[in-house]
Parts: sequence; C-alpha cells; structure tokens
Amino acid sequence: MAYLRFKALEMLSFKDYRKDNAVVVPAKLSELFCQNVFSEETMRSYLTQEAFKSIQDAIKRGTKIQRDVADQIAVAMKDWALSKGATHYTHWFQPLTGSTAEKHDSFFTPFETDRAIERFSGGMLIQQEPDASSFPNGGIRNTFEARGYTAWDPTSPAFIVGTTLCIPSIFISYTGETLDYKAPLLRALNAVDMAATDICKSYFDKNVTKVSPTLGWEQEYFLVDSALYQSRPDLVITGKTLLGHSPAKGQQLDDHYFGSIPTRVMNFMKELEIECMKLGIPVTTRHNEVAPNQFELAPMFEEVNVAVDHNSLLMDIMARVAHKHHFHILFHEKPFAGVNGSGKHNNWSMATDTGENLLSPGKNPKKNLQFLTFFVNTIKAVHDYADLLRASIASASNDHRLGANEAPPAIISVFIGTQLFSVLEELEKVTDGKLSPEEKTELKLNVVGKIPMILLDNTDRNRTSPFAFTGNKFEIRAVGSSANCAEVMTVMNSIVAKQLQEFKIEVDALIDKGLKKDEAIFNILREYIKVSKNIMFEGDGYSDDWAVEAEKRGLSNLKTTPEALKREMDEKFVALYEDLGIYTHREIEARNEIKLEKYSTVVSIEATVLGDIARNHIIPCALNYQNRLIENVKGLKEIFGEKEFKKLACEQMNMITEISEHVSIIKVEVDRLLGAIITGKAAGNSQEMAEIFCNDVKPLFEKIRDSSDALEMMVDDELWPMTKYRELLFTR
Ligand SMILES: NC(=O)CC[C@H](N)C(=O)O
Repeated sequence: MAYLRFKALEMLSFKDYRKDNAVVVPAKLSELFCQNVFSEETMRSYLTQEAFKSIQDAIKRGTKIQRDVADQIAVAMKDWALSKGATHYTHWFQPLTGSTAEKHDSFFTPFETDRAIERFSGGMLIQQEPDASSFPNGGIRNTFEARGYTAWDPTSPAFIVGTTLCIPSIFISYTGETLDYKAPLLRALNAVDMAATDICKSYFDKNVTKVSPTLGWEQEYFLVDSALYQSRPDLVITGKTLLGHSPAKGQQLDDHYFGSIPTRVMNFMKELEIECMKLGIPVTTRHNEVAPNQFELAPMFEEVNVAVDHNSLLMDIMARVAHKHHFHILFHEKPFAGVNGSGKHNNWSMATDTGENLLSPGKNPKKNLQFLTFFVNTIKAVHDYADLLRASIASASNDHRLGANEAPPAIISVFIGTQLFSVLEELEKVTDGKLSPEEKTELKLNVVGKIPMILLDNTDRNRTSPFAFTGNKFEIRAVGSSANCAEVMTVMNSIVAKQLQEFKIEVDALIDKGLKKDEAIFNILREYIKVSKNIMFEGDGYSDDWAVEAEKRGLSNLKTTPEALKREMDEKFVALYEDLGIYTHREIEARNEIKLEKYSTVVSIEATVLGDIARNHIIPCALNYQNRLIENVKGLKEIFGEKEFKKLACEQMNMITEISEHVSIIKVEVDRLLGAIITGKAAGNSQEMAEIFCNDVKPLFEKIRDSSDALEMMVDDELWPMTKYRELLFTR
C-alpha cells in the first residue's frame, strides 16, 4: 500500500500535465454558445411555423403538444442531431439516486432484410420505457410491477453529448407516482407561477401573465490528482477521507482563496468552459475557493428548471473533463477534515414575463411595495416551513459540513442585513385598519421609499446564515455541493406558492371589508413581520449564544439528518404537498424512506471502509514500525548493556508502548464499529436504523481516526501507506 502512495507521488513528478494538456480557447466563447443545444434558434430553422409555435407555447404556457406536431418535432430533432454526428438518443432523467440516468437507443432501424434507416418518431420523443426496476422507489414498486416510464419535458432543451441526443425527461412509475427530482419540481414551479402571477396581476401590474422562479447556483468542488486519489481507498469508495492528520499548513493563511489559478487546473477549467458553452450552460465565474485545492464555478442565473438540469449535466461533464486532465473531482461536502467543505449555494428569486425581478425594489412606490410583498412573504414561508427546508438539504455528507468553516449551522434563520431589518421594524408599527393620509405619505417616502437606497449600499454579508438576502435574491447557503438543486427548489417554490396563496386570500378579505388595496397589503405584511420576526437573525450563526437564543425563540435545531427527516413527515408538511398537488402521501413516505435508507447505507459503507483500512493498513503498518523500534531497543541493549541502554532507549520504549495503546484502541473500536453496523442493519424500520447509524455507529469513527492520525505522526513516513493530507491538498 505504501508502495502505491509513493508510486502515485512519483508519477506526478514525472508527468507534466500542465504542458501536455494545454487547452486553446477560441477568441470568442460566445460563438460556441448552444452549439450542441436544440435551442430556440435551431428550432426556428428546423421546424415548421406550426411546430415552432406549438413547442414555444408548451415552454412558455405549459400547453400540450399534439401527437402529429410531436412527430414533426422528432424528425427535426433527429435531422439536427444527425447533422451533428449523433447516432443514438436517450431520455435523460434524474432518478432519486442523485446522479443522472440515460439509456441510449439507436436511431438506426433495420427494415426488410438488408436495409436500414435512421428513425425517430413523436412517440419515441414523448415517452420511453426503460426497464428501471433498480432505481430507488421507496417501496412504491415491487419487482413484478417494476415498469417505469420517462416522459419528455419540453421546457428544458434537448442537447447532444458525444454522439447521443439527450432529451430532458421526467421519470414516473407505471402507476403514476413520480420517481425522480424533476416531476415534483415542475409542479412546484407551476404552483408558484400561478400564485405569484395572480398577485402581480391583481395588485401591481395587469400585464404580467407568467412568473418564473430563477436559480443561480454556485458549485464548489475539490480537485485531487488521479494517481493520488487512486491510492486512497476511502476517497475511491466514499468520496471523502476517513483518516488523515492535518497538514502543518491548511487554509490558515487564506492564500489560496481567489489566488492565481494553478496552470493545470486552469487547463481543466478552460476545457470545461468550452464544453459548458456548447451545451448552453452560461458559466461566467471561476475561482480558487478557500480550502487548498478547492475551486468554484458559477453561471448566470436561469429559469429554475433549466438551471437544475444544467447543474446536473455540469456535474457529469466536470467529472469527465477532470479525468482528461488526470484529476478526480470531489463533490463531497466535506472530503477533508479541518478545512472548508463545499456548498452549492442556491440563489433564488422570481421574475415576471414583463422582465422584472420580484425581489428587486423599483423606482416608484408601487414597485417597492411589490418588492416588499414578495420579500416578506418569502420570509414568512421560510418561517412556517423552516424544518421542511432543513430536511431538503439533509444528507449524511452535508451533516459533516454544516456548522463550521463558512457553512451555515443546522438552525434555519434568515439574514436580511441590519438596515432592511429596521425597515421591517418600521412596518411593524403600521396602524391597524385604515391608514391616515399622513401615514401613507410617510410610508411611501421614508419607509418603503428608502429601500432602493438601502440596497444600493447593502454591503452586509453573513457567511454563517443558511438563508441570506443579498440585494435582489435570497441565497440558500445550506445546500451541499453534491446535492441535486431540484430538491431544495421543490421545497422553496412549494412553500412560497402556499404562502402567496394565503396572502392573496387575506388581502382580498380586507379589501372586501372596505380597505384600499395598499392598506390591506400593509396590514397583512405587518402581521407577517410580527409572526416571522423570530426567524430573522443578523449575528454569528456559529456562536453558542445563538443556539441558546434560537431555542428560546422556538426555532428548531435539527443537527442530524435522521432528526431532520423525522420532521419531514409532519402533518403540516404532508398537507402542504397534498394541497398543492406536488406529492401524494405515498410519494412523500417513499421519498422519506429512500433518504433514510440512503443515510444508513452511506454511513454503513463509510464504517466498513474505515474498519478495513484500520485493520488492513494502519495496524499492520504501526506494528511494522513498532518492530523496528523493538529491534533498535534490542540492539542498544546488546551494545550498551543492561544498565546504560535503559536511559538511551527510553524514548523508543515509550513509543513502543504508545503504539501498542493506539493499536489496541483501534482494534477495540473497530470491533465495536462492526458490531454496531450489525445492530443498525437489524433495526425494525428505516428511521430507527438511521438513528442507530447516526448515534451509535458514527461516534466511533472519531476515536479510530484520532488514534490513526496520532500513529501517522509517529510512524516513519516511508512506511505510512495512506497518501497524506499535504500531498492530496497541495499537489496541483
Ligand atoms: N467563501 C464561501 O462562500 C465559502 C462557502 C463554504 N465553502 C460552504 O461550505 O458553503
């Protein structure tokens, strides 16, 4: 094993990947944009006017595409794909495994005995029936009724990867239950569109006919040299290091953050950006992140559904391009202890089809009131459904990240900056019922009217907040780097949709009672601010004081995934989903079950790998070194005799004892660990199982690691089998 470590290090110094993999970027990246996408422009040239209109209506208004038109679209798509060298097509979907799925079918169709053509019809475009019995389904399907089907989602454009035409799709069981991330997301987006459009139209701008939530994600990741990666079984199997002493230098000097990008990484980034451009992923930002060998990439914001697809596609492409540059990409939220983890901050807002951002204040009082309406309703939604939001970002890997190193804690709070907070405090004082003309003027000029100025000067940032307002959008910072954005976006858009529906009903009721529209809105917003105030927090989310204060305020602190997932089945949350038609009761249960099972499985795999490494690599290596020390002590005794050797060999003998102690701790704790895994697996249900893995299995990791890391500091470097943190983190 130590051999593998040194071989990997040697390979590194011999190869000059920096030069070998140099990437030439075309003068204008923009010319590559959407080259491999069945984009609006491509559709215009390939489709008849009728088909073009039909697909545009489906994208913009959700109308159905008739079967004969679908046939025309399929032929056009195929012709375009063939012109780009494609030979196969696939429905590209996002099952609950967390990665994307594809099953390629050839356009090639034989007929008669010796002839063949390329064929693709409307039926094949609209629906595919992969034998998908092995995807997670939470008990929805039995193997004997395992059929599931994928259905084309025309709101996300088709694209070509390699020689395959990929058709973004949703994935549903034969009995109609959703089995993927996208189908519920589309429902949530539709719900928020209806609710927000209704409010815009009725109170602010009758020209609005559609509201589209928008998402701009920021993808953080680590790059590790492929050879070094292969030398660490924990990285290969679990995506994270389970052992490893901190290097003398980590991120203390903050010298990596925004520093000049290493050449080899730059080559990777350039090639990645070229691929992104061709696939229509509008990436614009790249930089070194805080931890050594950690980086980030971010695109322009897009409509949520497309942004979600683009993120999933990107993660796939990143892994492939990294491979070409002899890197392995790590999306795990906490691959290395002691330095920053990786998040995928989701910047969320809502945009109207008249071109306005609803979370951006405008030039006149009406626009500012519109901003306040959506702003306060969002805060109220987060307040009422904080636990659901927490559950949506819960995973075994994100548990390692939350609560330290610039990642938010598990307590959900909202950060809006001190100045906006004081505006809300002013609004809390608005008179109950009708407002006097003076109060209206005061509100217009000095309270609401002040908002644009405040935001111009809004420099507040809080890296410890899970949900932060950043001037014209909310940044959901709690999302982990390996997550599919769809899950948190489904929750976010569902809770806001529900909140906006309630708001409309309450405002209309006051209008019916004789209040003017603005008065009614101010009255309801005042009440919302009062009830949601306890979730607003401007201070340090890491401080112990905040945990105490949050408890006093009645906020949840669901520290672990099993705790968070337990809350997900709360009646209130189930009702929300059922009312909005996002999930049925059975679907919610199934998804909860899948997540709990995944949690236990991940921890169980980590535990087993840790046990293996400890027994097969660490203990033998420690004993090997201990034997050397014993030989040394014996030699000293032989040369110097009984009396003198004790003084000379004193430290070696202490080390021999210390090694034995650590070896013994490792052995005992690994045995306990293996026992705890067996107990966990025998649990009666998924919730119980996840709790055992969380409370009884996971705590043992630390003890084993502590002893192993201590041994790493004692044992001769030449014998140590595991590639060290300093090698993994500082090799570029
Ligand atoms: N500077 C940053 O924004 C760091 C964020 C941090 N990596 C996270 O886990 O979210």
